Amino acid sequence: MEEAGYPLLSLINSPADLRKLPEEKLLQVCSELREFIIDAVSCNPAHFGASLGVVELTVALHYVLNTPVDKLIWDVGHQAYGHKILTGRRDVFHTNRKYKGISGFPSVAESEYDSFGVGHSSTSISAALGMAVAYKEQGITDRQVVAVIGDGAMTAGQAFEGLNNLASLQANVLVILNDNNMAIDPNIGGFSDYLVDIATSRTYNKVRREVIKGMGRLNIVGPRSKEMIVKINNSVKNLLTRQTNIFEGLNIRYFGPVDGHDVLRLAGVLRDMKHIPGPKVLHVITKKGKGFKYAEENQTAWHAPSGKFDKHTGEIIEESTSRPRPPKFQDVFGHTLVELAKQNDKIVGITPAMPSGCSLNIMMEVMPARAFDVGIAEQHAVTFAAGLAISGMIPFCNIYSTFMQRAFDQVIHDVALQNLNVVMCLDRGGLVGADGATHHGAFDLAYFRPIPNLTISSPMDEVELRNLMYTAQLPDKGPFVIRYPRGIGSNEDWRKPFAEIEVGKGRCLRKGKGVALLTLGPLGVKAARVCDEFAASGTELGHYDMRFVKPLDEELLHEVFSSYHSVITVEDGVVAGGFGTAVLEFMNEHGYNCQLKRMGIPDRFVEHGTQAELYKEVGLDMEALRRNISELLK
Ligand SMILES: Cc1ncc(C[n+]2csc(CCOP(=O)(O)OP(=O)(O)O)c2C)c(N)n1
Ligand SMILES: CC(=O)[C@@H](O)[C@H](O)COP(=O)(O)O
Ligand SMILES: [Mg+2]
Repeated sequence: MEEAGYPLLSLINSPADLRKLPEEKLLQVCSELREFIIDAVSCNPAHFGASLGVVELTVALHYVLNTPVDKLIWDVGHQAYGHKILTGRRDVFHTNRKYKGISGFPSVAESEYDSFGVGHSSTSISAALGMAVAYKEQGITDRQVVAVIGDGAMTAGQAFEGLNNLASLQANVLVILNDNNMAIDPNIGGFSDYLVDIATSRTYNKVRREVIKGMGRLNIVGPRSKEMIVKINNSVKNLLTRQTNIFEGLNIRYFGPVDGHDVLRLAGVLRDMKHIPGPKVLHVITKKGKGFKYAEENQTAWHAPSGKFDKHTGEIIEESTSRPRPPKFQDVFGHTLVELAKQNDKIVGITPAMPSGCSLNIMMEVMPARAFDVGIAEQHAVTFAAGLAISGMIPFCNIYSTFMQRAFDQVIHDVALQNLNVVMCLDRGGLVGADGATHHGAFDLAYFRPIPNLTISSPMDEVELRNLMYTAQLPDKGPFVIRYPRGIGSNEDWRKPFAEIEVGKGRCLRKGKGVALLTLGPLGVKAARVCDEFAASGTELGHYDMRFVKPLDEELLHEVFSSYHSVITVEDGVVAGGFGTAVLEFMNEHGYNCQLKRMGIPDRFVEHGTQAELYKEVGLDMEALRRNISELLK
């Protein structure tokens, strides 16, 4: 990218440089920053619309606050590209989300300006409150703590828990509610409606008009009338906001709504607010995708465009492939759920704010009354599903593996303990790629395995996904986890007739001698290819697609441990406590004396990159399989 295209931005290497500029220059900074983000994301696909929407807010915040002494916490962090670019990372921004490059989210390891690590939503108010209280305890009084939270993130329970505690502690925290009336998909729910309501101030404006009209009729508008109207007006406003504004009702001062694209106004308001102690909310209205026509018009698609794009036409530049590609796992889920729901009217679908991400939008389109987007509310989604199941429905609750971490207790307490037939589809199992450490679905197999009553499965391909979904909705199946990865599978011909899979039964893909591979999930496809290679050079390996972590197919395991001297387990989850560990426990318990090699994600956080780069890094690629097999064959 040409620095020449950003004459002013290229002079800003830290917020201190920004603060030296006269205020009127902020308009140019915003315009160049927006252009820079568009240029960068057009050739390095990433999150997009959210950062464009907060360009002015970002500039105003860094202009007015004394960052990094003052603390700025971006909720989720997918909107923080402008923040990164202004805080010394402009020159490396082309490495955003790339292997060994900078992270797509704020990260304390990356910059002193990133006050708190984020990626999962709705943590900012709690973190800001913790910081403000810590400073107070330590007698530090000269520091502003600011949380920027979106209207979508505001729908989550944790955001309300933070507000509730903020109200009682009356700490010095500014919460900026960045309201663009969108999550990834349209933001829904009572709170979202409420924000629209206070942003347009229907009630307040109506009463205000009535009062002024009434005063005219009573002829009280005389000398000093202007002053009096203002006074009455203010007291009506106070009364109404106190009664109708949720934040004021909590004893948190509410300011706004203000135009989030007026950088000069924002800077002025923020400057004033610095002098107001205690908890306060500034309600800022922005447009997601602001300044890029295509993103403004189709905000969901441009939340994170699916590829590089032409910034003039908005056209996504697709990678050319010579042969048809298999579908994404998420789409197989979406279409299959509709097929099943047509056959079984008890089936409903649930997503916590990821309808297009998990493809529940397919069902929402075809049978809207039976598909629920419940907002960013994973805990609620699971207990809501439990309520549906206990009352006779069969909910398919689809949650990204990483976000399901939030609902661990609900799975135990509300679903498993009551042995309810909730089907929990965990999308994005395994390493997800560019989102990195906050988003990998690495822990699910290990964190679910100790929970009684759960069936835990992972399909090797799309056909198995369909058949597991079919099986899970059959009578008396109890809580059923089906966990699958981000991206495309291996099977173009996936729309096969449904077949029940016996719970806890794996399948033998090939018999061999010496070494057997036990795979769980999609890595089985790579393992099958490696087995073909060995077979081509005369070595027959055993390969078993185990399908279930729980219950384990003990019959098959007895057969394997009595037939091979070495066994390799392969999974795209953490080794500690996962599938391989379950097999190890089985082997020890039954006194088998085989060599066992467990391949999985190691005990450390894995960063970002392409899925291929990351699987190679952690030793879960075909090369690592070949190496381990050869070692054991010696
Ligand atoms: C716990 C959790 N659930 C889901 C997500 C996925 N997610 C990322 S951004 C987003 C929408 C956030 O909406 P909002 O806070 O309004 O930000 P905007 O994109 O509109 O700026 C969602 C659902 C997440 N990051 N964390
Ligand atoms: C910021 C966030 O949490 C989401 O936007 C996430 O990056 C979506 O991931 P997928 O691209 O896998 O749907
Ligand atoms: Mg939003």
